[in-house]
Order: sequence, then structure tokens, then C-alpha cells
Amino acid sequence: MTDTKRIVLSSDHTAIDLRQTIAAHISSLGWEAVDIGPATPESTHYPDHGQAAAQKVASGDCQFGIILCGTGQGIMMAANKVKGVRCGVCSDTFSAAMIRQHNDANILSMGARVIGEGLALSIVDAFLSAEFEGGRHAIRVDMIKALEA
Ligand SMILES: O=C(CO)[C@H](O)[C@H](O)COP(=O)(O)O
Repeated sequence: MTDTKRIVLSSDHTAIDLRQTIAAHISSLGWEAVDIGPATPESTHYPDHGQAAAQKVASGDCQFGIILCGTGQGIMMAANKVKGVRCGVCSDTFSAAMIRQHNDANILSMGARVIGEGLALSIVDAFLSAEFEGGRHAIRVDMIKALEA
């Protein structure tokens, strides 16, 4: 058995290189990167990849997910349809920290046609470094969970 925490990564065709760069980055930080592809850049459909990553998180197989499409928006919408997933799109480090601190987000979405590699890695760092603050925010996250019931 290993105590290594796992992060699932998925994308559509717009973000193959960035996804692989992020996978290498999080591995260097000590996380196990569970990269579920796709491996090649043929045109594909982001709902499939959002759902696949979301199910890995919702099942508890992975603690967090990082998903990408052109804008990050479509794949986020698909992931958020899976019960137990709270996913936000981020193009800045402040929002990336806040979706952990206030929203207890478990999936980070980004747009490969929106931000560059350096900013994307900084956003990943901000997301993974932040912790859920609980308190009044837990009341609100519980209200989101109640919407799923
Ligand atoms: O950003 C996206 C969804 O939100 C997709 O990556 C984008 O729509 C794909 O476009 P295309 O098929 O023209 O490459």
C-alpha cells in the first residue's frame, strides 16, 4: 500500500500537451498523476472526458481532478453533473485557492486556449496548496450537496 495521493487528469484534444506538462509537474510534487488521456490530439468530445475524471473523484479513487478543454468551461459543466463533484474553472491563482478554501472544490478546470503553461502550473500550485476552511463555508457547501439529493 502507498499513501501517495492521486490526482486524475483528463482533457479533450485542445490540451494534450498542457495536460501532460501538468501531470509531470504534479508528479514532481509527490502526487500520483492518474492521466486518463486522451493520448493523441484527434478531435474528441469534452463531456466524455469530464465525466470520466469526475467519476474517479466521486468514487474516491482520486482525491482531486484536473481537467482541461479549450476554455475549461464545457468540461467543467460535464464534470459538475456527477454527484459529489465541485469543479470550478480558473484563469488566476486567487480563484484557484478560493475554490479550495471556500467551495471545497475537488476538481480544477482550466482552458488551454485561455492561459499559458506557466500560469497553468501556478494555478495548479495554488489549488493544491490551499485547504478548505470549513466554518460558514461548510454550511454553504452542505447546501450545494443538498441540491444533489
Ligand atoms: O472549449 C471547449 C469546450 O468548452 C472545447 O475544447 C472546444 O469547444 C473544442 O472546439 P473545437 O472542436 O473547435 O476544437
